[in-house]
Amino acid sequence: MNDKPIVALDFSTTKEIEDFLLLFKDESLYVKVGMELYYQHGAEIVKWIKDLGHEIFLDLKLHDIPNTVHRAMKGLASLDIDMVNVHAAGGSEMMKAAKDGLIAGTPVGSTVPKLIAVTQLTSTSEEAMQSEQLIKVSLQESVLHYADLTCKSGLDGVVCSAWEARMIKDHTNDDFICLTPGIRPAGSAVGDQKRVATPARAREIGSTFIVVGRPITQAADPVAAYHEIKKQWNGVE
Ligand SMILES: O=C(O)c1cc(=O)[nH]c(=O)n1[C@@H]1O[C@H](COP(=O)(O)O)[C@@H](O)[C@H]1O
Repeated sequence: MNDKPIVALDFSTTKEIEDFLLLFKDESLYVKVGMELYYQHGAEIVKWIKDLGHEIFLDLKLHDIPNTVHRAMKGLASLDIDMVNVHAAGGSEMMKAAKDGLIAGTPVGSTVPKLIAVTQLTSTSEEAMQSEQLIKVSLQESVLHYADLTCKSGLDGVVCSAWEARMIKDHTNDDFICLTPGIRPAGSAVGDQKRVATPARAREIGSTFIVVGRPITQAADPVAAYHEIKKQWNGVE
């Protein structure tokens, strides 16, 4: 497991990002740049955060025809990001195209970013999956199916809820990344998430990375909240 919780930088202005990262000027973070930020500030904000010394998971959840995803990934690979994702529902051919695009776009001598695929979003309940996506198996079966497809397509891991991490690792291998959002310390607001777990529970079940947004970014003291969550995630009493 990675000892740093990934902080979801779900902000829309560069001022908010600057103010937030200034609070952490003495430590290097692993942050997630998602759609909200990237669609407004693009490659420039990625480069700026990287230059501050932070690792970046670029969460754009690509889902399109293989050729388009291949070309998009080729471009994203030049941004010096550490990890990026697609939707497993895009299929095996799309996932392989994403991987090939990343490899093709990574500058010689640089490391190819890790590529993971979303199984079922942590905001999706079993009931919604069955009635809206017309998937008639259980949520666990659907997640496991997508994890299996992702592994066979040659990707590095999946996005899932903490509750599915052990089952996925047992079915694939221990090095297969299970990145788990939907993390909520005891007592914090669940919001739109449906499949949530505490940082400690996520570690016990087998998450490789946890992603935490609002419990840190909306906290009265984000630095204290980050360190408390990091302690719980690392099993430090
Ligand atoms: O790919 C993701 O990062 C992701 C997948 C998923 O299934 N669920 C999920 O919440 N996320 C992201 O993880 C973050 C969770 O934020 P909080 O709910 O505020 O902790 C958000 O930025 C989501 O976009």
